[in-house]
Amino acid sequence: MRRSKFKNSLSGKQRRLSEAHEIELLDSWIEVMKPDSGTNPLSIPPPPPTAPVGRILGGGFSPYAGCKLFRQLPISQKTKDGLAPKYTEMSEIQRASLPHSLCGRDILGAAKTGSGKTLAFIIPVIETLYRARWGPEDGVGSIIISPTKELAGQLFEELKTVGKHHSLSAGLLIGGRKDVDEEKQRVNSLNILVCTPGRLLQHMDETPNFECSQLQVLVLDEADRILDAGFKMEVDAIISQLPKQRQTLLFSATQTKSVKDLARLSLKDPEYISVHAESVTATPERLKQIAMIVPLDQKLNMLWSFIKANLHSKILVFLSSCKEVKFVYEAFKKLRPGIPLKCLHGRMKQNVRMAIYLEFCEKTSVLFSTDVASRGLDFPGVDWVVQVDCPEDIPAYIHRVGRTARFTSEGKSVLFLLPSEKEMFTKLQAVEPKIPIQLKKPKTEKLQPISELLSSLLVKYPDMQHLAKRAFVTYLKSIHLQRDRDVFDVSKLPIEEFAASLGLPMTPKIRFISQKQTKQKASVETIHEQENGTKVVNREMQSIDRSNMEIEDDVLLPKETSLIDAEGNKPADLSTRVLKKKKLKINVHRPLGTRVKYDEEGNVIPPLAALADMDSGDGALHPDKVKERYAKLREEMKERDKEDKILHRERLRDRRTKEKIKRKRWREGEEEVDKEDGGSESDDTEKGKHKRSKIYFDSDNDDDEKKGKENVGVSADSVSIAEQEALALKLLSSMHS
Ligand SMILES: Nc1ncnc2c1ncn2[C@@H]1O[C@H](COP(=O)(O)OP(=O)(O)OP(=O)(O)O)[C@@H](O)[C@H]1O
Repeated sequence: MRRSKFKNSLSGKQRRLSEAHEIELLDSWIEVMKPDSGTNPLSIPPPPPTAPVGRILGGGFSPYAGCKLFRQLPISQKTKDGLAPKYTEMSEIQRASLPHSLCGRDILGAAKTGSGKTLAFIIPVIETLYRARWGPEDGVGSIIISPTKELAGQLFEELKTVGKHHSLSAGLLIGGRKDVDEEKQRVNSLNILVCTPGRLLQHMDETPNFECSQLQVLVLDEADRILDAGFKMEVDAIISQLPKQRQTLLFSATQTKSVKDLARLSLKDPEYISVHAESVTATPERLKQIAMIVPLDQKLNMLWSFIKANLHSKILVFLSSCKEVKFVYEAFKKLRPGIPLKCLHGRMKQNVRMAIYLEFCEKTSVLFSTDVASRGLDFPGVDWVVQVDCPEDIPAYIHRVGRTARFTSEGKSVLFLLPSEKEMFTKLQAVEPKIPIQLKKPKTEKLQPISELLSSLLVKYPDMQHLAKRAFVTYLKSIHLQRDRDVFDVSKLPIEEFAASLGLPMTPKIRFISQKQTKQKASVETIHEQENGTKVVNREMQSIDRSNMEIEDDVLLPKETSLIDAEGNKPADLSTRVLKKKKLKINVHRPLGTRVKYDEEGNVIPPLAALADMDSGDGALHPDKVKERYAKLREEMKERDKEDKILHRERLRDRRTKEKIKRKRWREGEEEVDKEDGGSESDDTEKGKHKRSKIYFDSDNDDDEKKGKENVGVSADSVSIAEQEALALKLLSSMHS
């Protein structure tokens, strides 16, 4: 079976990309021939006569530093055959890194987007295992980790192409695939794993006998992303299960130089190869980049007009959240711009994601996407990258625009910036090496407004209204959560206009914005109160109420209005009210059994209120009082602990004594039965009855002494039985009567 699948993969050389998304694990076997007879895989050919021997961009020496063509490299004929005819001449990063990586050195490779970093790690992976004569029985020899499933799929395809003449096996392990159990059975015999961190860890945790103790090469593509906080837990867990003796290759267009990151990977004398460090620009040279200031409420109009003006271009549009992607895709699809539309985001099913990725590779269309498509993906022939929402930082910008102008092709990108995000433009211009981006004025006369069309869509399709609301909220939330406060400030956004631009009849409620504004203004108010007096405070308070009422009407603030009387008398201090809300919040989560205390007015007193330093006026906790309180609590706990222990010991002793007596009585009962064994059958039954009753009643006579106990016990039992029988008879007769 494996053979036939393998034959399929051979013919897969001519297979179209669209078929490739049906990557089944069995298809993933790269198994072609045994190594050529007469070829010693361990021998490295001598360097070509033209190649100067010496040092290249990294620190180490390599005799192959001057090679320009793949065929000049000391690699197997099988790999050369896999590379030809598509790849003949090496790119800069390949020329600079391959001589080192083929010598087994650790590499930290940095080169612009689309410059051919994939081959720079795929070739050494294949060659290392080939030279070591790696076979199925040797297990996992190399792991290539990618941050996204699509990128892992793409790397896997490239690996299949270059390694198709080798007898190595490889598997694609990504989340969202249903055949985990099948994977578990096969993963141990795979030589190369291309995977996402989550799925790899899943196998490490769940697959019996899965081990990577023989690992030779570890590759992190988009290394800075994989090493950042988002994957920290998974990556640390993975690394802890890998042998330290291995080659590690890290590649990215925005490489990490963080010592901390590198220490996590235990790199050994890594070669830092940054081929474009001396370059004038940080982005591809054939990429034209512009930025435009577009108000939030005009973004969709601008995007629509842009698409309408570029109906023959392949366009990749970046938005910040899945919900936005969904809404814009659904709305634009209904408005029919005259070009096929697609969408890609992390909430889609894996097979759909892969199909869309492959379709966009093939067809001229518009793809609306989140940052899931921002790194590594090699869509051929993208004409435009449109960043409707501002990227979170400069590396994110570089990777997004890098989806166009790949390798030797050209491309254009446009970035929409809100007036409040202009700082991002300054930052982009300030980086070294430069990002040649120009600020251009949008041609407003060509703008096609679609807000009204969207409004009628929302009326016609009620589901769309929900989508629009979610898009609205998630966009604002994404801005609210951004780390770079110089660029992103949710309070500067024209929220009502934005809601209207999505076609929403009313501005949805946004709790987190209201709370943020309350907090900000509350602090302003306190300052004014101290510096300027009561009247200023009142005016400020009224303005808070109005501004927040405009945003939403159900959160906290309407209550504030009622606190300001008609004459404008000073209301209760806002900070006190905020504190009251906090108090309530604390009590909601209090542990069961905690006593709630109230003050004279019926307000809940927080548990630590008694410890507050009232003299200072700020309600801060008094450290000495807190210490004292905790010391007292500890003492109390110790006391209770002692009492509990004594009680527990007593109970245990009681139970043991009872059990002992029970056992003893049981033994005695048995002995009696043995003695009386010679009697008639009827007697026996009677005695048996007696014995059972005895055991039952005896348990109450715990304090009886040895001999006397026996007699007393028997007589007591006899009386009890007689009494019981009398009682039963009485009961029966009363029932009959
Ligand atoms: N030596 C080469 N000759 C011709 N084409 C090449 C060569 N190396 C790579 N390519 C092509 O260049 C394109 C970009 O390569 P690749 O995806 O490896 O870039 P990258 O540097 O990894 O980009 P990114 O930083 O976006 O991940 C691919 O289509 C690949 O086939």
